[in-house]
Amino acid sequence: MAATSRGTSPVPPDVRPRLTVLSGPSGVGKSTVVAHMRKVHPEVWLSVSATTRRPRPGERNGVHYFFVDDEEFDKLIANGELLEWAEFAGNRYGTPRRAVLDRLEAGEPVLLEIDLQGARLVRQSMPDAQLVFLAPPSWEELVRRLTGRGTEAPDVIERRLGAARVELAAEAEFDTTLVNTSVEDVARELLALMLEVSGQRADGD
Ligand SMILES: Nc1nc2c(ncn2[C@@H]2O[C@H](COP(=O)(O)OP(=O)(O)O)[C@@H](O)[C@H]2O)c(=O)[nH]1
Ligand SMILES: Nc1ncnc2c1ncn2[C@@H]1O[C@H](COP(=O)(O)OP(=O)(O)O)[C@@H](O)[C@H]1O
Repeated sequence: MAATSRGTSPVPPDVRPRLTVLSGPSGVGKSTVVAHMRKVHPEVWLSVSATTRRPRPGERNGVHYFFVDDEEFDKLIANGELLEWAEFAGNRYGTPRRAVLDRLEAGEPVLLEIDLQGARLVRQSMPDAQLVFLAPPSWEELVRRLTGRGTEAPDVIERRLGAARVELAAEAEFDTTLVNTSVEDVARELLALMLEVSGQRADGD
């Protein structure tokens, strides 16, 4: 008998969707790819991290990050509310656990955009997770992007470039590498990877 679907998940019940983690050096274009994904595929659920970093112009609380102070971040850790967290360039960042698990349990693909330390922690706690490394076309282009963004002071850029060198060396730990030459291409490939591990199929853009 043909089944009529009414509010049922598009994922077959025997396929548990896997979490996808996008990581890569600062300035490679992770936020840009995620922003593009948000615009072109608003149906894709993106985890919103908590951070102690100050908002940049245009960043909205609850959309790009949950901006919290040190005390609030301490509480999130103490209450076990973070799936993982890490300190990056002098600020703390963490993934709210409940929202991610709820989405996965509901059968939806989930994307985390987090740093290398966070990606390693997710791999430990959720070995099923798919780790995607976003690589720059070249080191020179990475320096250009990080400097050109104009959101950080020179000493912060130096710190981030130092971290980027270490992060680039970790590419082999990831399941897949996407080279960020074109934001549109990366977003499309990323979505296809996400749907693949969720038992869904990408039907083009
Ligand atoms: N471990 C971890 N890293 C995060 C989280 N949210 C963001 N990050 C990472 O923190 C780093 C700094 O992020 P941000 O200050 O927004 O700068 P940008 O990504 O370089 O523009 C990036 O590598 C992000 O991927 C999180 O919840 N956990
Ligand atoms: N494919 C691309 N080609 C050219 N510039 C890019 C590309 N992707 C991102 N950028 C630029 O590089 C800079 C850093 O990107 P951003 O998304 O902030 O990086 P990240 O989140 O990885 O630190 C931004 O100025 C952004 O506009």
